[in-house]
Order: sequence, then structure tokens, then C-alpha cells
Amino acid sequence: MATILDDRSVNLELVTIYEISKILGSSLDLSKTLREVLNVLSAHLETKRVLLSLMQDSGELQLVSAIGLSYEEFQSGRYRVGEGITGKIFQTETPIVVRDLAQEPLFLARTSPRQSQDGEVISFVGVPIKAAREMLGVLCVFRDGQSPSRSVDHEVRLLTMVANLIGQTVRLYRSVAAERQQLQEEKRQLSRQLQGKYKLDNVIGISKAMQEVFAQVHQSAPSRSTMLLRGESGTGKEVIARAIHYLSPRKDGPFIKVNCAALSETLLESELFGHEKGAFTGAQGERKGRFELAHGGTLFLDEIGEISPAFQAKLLRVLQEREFERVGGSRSIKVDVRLVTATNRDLEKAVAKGEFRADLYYRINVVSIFIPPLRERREDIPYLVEHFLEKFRVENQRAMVAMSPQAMKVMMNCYWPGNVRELENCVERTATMMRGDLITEVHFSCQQNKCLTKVLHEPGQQQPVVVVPLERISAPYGAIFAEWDGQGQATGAAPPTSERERLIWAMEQCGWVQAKAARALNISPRQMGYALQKFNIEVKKF
Ligand SMILES: Nc1ncnc2c1ncn2[C@@H]1O[C@H](COP(=O)(O)OP(=O)(O)OP(=O)(O)O)[C@@H](O)[C@H]1O
Repeated sequence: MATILDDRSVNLELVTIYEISKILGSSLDLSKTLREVLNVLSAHLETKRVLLSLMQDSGELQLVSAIGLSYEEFQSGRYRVGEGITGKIFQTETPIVVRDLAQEPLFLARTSPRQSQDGEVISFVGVPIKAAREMLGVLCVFRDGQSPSRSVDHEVRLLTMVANLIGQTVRLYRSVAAERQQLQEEKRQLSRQLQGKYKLDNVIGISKAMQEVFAQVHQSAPSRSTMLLRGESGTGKEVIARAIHYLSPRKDGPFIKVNCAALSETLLESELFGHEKGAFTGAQGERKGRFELAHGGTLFLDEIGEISPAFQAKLLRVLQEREFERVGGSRSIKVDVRLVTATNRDLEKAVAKGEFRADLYYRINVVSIFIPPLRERREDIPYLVEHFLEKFRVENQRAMVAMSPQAMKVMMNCYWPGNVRELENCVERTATMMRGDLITEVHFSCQQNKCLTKVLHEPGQQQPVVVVPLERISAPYGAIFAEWDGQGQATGAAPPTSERERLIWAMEQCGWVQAKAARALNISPRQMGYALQKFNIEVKKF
């Protein structure tokens, strides 16, 4: 039978549904969320008693939230399927309306009396809570004395809509909780399997490729050999360099890092070798260089492929003779330093082109470890996401933040041109910018998050991930964006939105090192400096 609703009732429905839908998306604390929903219902329906029961793993319906009950009444709210009115609603999957509970034999009076203290009639409306045809629980409302200003039909309709919203939310919470539990269980199993084997503190990697990397790290760390870490930007070369240091006998000594691409040749020289007083204008006192500071420990030279030919010669001498002079000084200084270097350049090509000295290449390439790009070890993604979420929870005291399984699928299917660094930024940015606690796929609006990664194929579809060769893309920063057009063709670059965003994106991918970002964009460092100025982009300092 169709119900005609007056304006007031429609308005009440809309306001109630609106307020409840806002609450339902806002937190991952289910009991808090449900309590708030019942509060809104109780206020809007002007009733003192609202009860919500959910089916438990034990096969019993149990009250999980209620307004207007004492502790004892709340505790007694348990029903088998078919038992009492609540059990009946669950069993028949249909609403039940009782105008006078005192006359209703099904009513068990476990949580509420049959009559009010003043001897007034108590009426009842209960509706099933379902989601995707699965019965989840029962929502009911008790009313003392006077009947509501609205019709019973209207009340059933409103409660059914609210029950549907609750059902969807409960289902989502349960799948998130199950996913989390499964992930934690897998993590536990994995750490049992990996006990004492290939584990590195704070470095996540369960994929075969990363396990291979960890094995190489464990094997090479104890030696004094110079090491070369290779891999795309953001793959974790620095974290691996640190792991090597902390697994070596030098772990109690210093770990000193220098980014060779971030400094001009003269600055790099005085930074690495130090300078004597008066060595150049502004050198008011003597200063130790990073080589000296790293004595007894490890010196990590990042972006080694970027140093000039003249500086390559100077570095080669230090590596051969194990001694050097400070800028402006003549005294030879000997240090005990283990050198770990890193690059994302094709050094062999650079040697072949005469851009990198072959003798230096052989000196630094004693033991080399390749860290694969993230897109080639997608199994690591859920673990990395969880690792970064946990970091976010602790740093921001937001213990409930989590990611929905669907959102995780999106993460798994991204191309991640900026590798783990981009994934980390994306997780942190999304968690910071969203209001509630649950990250869903809608929060990954690329524009909104300035996360320009493209999803290459729909989760679940077995389409290949396409890597477009650099030459095929005309836009200077296009090579990293590629889309599958479903016809077996790689369709060029997905356009990043604006010049400014491209610049910021490149800087973020390159850890805000200007020279690196310039290379990524295929422009000169001078052009990069000009562009940053032109678009008023403030360079972050770390
Ligand atoms: N396996 C990993 N587990 C946990 N965090 C990681 C991992 N790999 C990378 N990260 C994180 O990703 C970010 C980038 O890593 P890192 O700086 O080591 O990359 P990189 O290869 O040295 O980059 P670049 O070549 O641009 O210097 C860091 O915040 C790091 O903590």
C-alpha cells in the first residue's frame, strides 16, 4: 500500500537520513558510530528507547547498542533466531509493529517492560538490518504512551532506510576488520617463516625480489667492500644503505649521507673533504668534511652518477689512496670509512659515452645490489601501505585509520612511477586530507591528492601493465605515465594537470633535490631553478 507523506514527514526523513549518513562515514569505531546513529534516531523520532542487535559468530543475536536501557537490561539483550520479537524479525526478515506490548505473547520483556511506570501502553516497531541480502541484525524502537505525530507506515519506512544504511556500514566494517586480521595473520606467518633470515628493521619486503635484496644485504653488510646500490628513484636505496650500516661491525660509528646531485662541484668538494681556514671567501674557520665525520662508520654517496668528470678524478684518488687533503690544506688525512654509493643512472651507458670514468666505475662497483621498482613487486604494496598507515596512526594519534579492501586494490594496480616514496606520500596525503577514518577508493582523486599516478587497469581485469619506452612519449615527463586503451595499445602520457603541478610532482619524486628533478623532467638545472621561481614554488628543505 502506497503511503502519502506530508511535507513535514518528508523533511524529517531527509534530515534524519542526512545526519545519519554523515555519522556512518566518519569513524571506524563501530560501537561509537552506532551509538551516535541511535542518538540521532532517538532525538528525531522523539522516543526514549532505541535498540540495535547484531548477529554474532556464536549464532546468537546480541544487543550491541541501545538508548534508554540500564546496564542489566542491556546485558540481557540476547536472542536466538526466532526467539521473541527480535528473533522473529530476524527469522522472517520482515518488520513487525506492535501497538500494545502488554497484549503481545511473542514479547519476552527482557530489555523493556510491557507497560510504562505510569501504566501507559508501550508500542514497538522493529525492522531487519540487511546488506546484500544477508541478514545482519534488527533495529527497533519503543514508544511509551502517546502515539507519534507520524503514521506507523512512515516510521517503518524511515527505520528501514536507516537499517539499510547501518547494514552497509556494518558489512564494510566487518570486511575491513577481516582484511586487517588476515593481513596481520599473514604478517605473523611471514615473520615466523623469516625468523632470523632475511629481515631488515623498518624495511618492508616480502616479495621474492626483495627477499633476494635482503639476502644480498645480509651477506655483504659485514664486509668492508664498497657498494653500489642501483634502482629507480624512491625504490629504497637509502633505507638499504642504512640497513647495510646497521648490520655491519661499524653500526656504532656514524652514518653520513651526501647527495652529490644537490651540490655544485665546489660545494661538494668542501662538503666531502672539508676546508682549512681562509681556503676561500667566507671560510672563516677550518671545517671537517663528511669523509672525516664518517670516520669509523659509513659514508653514503647518493646520486654518484651525477658528479662532474673533474670531481670523479678527485674521488677516484681518495678511493685509491684512502687519503685526501682538505680544501686549501696540504696535510694528508687518512680515514677509515666504508663507502656505499647509489645511483638511478645507467652507469654502463654513461661509461660507454665517456661521461663516467671507467676506473671510478670499477672502484665503486665492487658489490652491487639492484632494488627493483615497486610495480615489479606488487605483493609488497599491502605491507608497505600498512607500514605507512601505522606510522601515520602513531604520529597523528589516529588509531582507527584504515584502508578499505577496494582502495587497497586500487593501490595494488597503480603504476607508481615514483616507487615507494610516491606510495608513502600518497598514503600520508590521503589519510591527512580525508575526514573520516576509512580510506576508500574515492579518496584517491588524483587531482585532489596531487597524486598523479594512473591506475593502469581496473582491479580484477587481467590486462597487462604497459611500460611505454621513453622515446615514444613526446612530453618531457610523459614517459612515466602510460595507459592501456583496452585495444592492446599503450596510449601516450596521461596529461598531468598543470605545469606547476608537474614541477611539484617531479620535486616530490626526487626528494626536493632540484638537480634530480631537472633530470627527471629532461631540463637543465638552470631551467629548473627558473621554472620554480616563475611558479613561485618554495623548495622544501630536509
Ligand atoms: N622497503 C621499504 N620499506 C619501508 N619504507 C621504504 C622502503 N623503501 C622505501 N621506503 C621509504 O620510501 C622513501 C624513499 O626511499 P629512499 O629515500 O630510500 O629511496 P631512494 O631509492 O634512495 O630514492 P632516491 O633515488 O630518490 O634518493 C623513504 O621515506 C623510505 O623510508
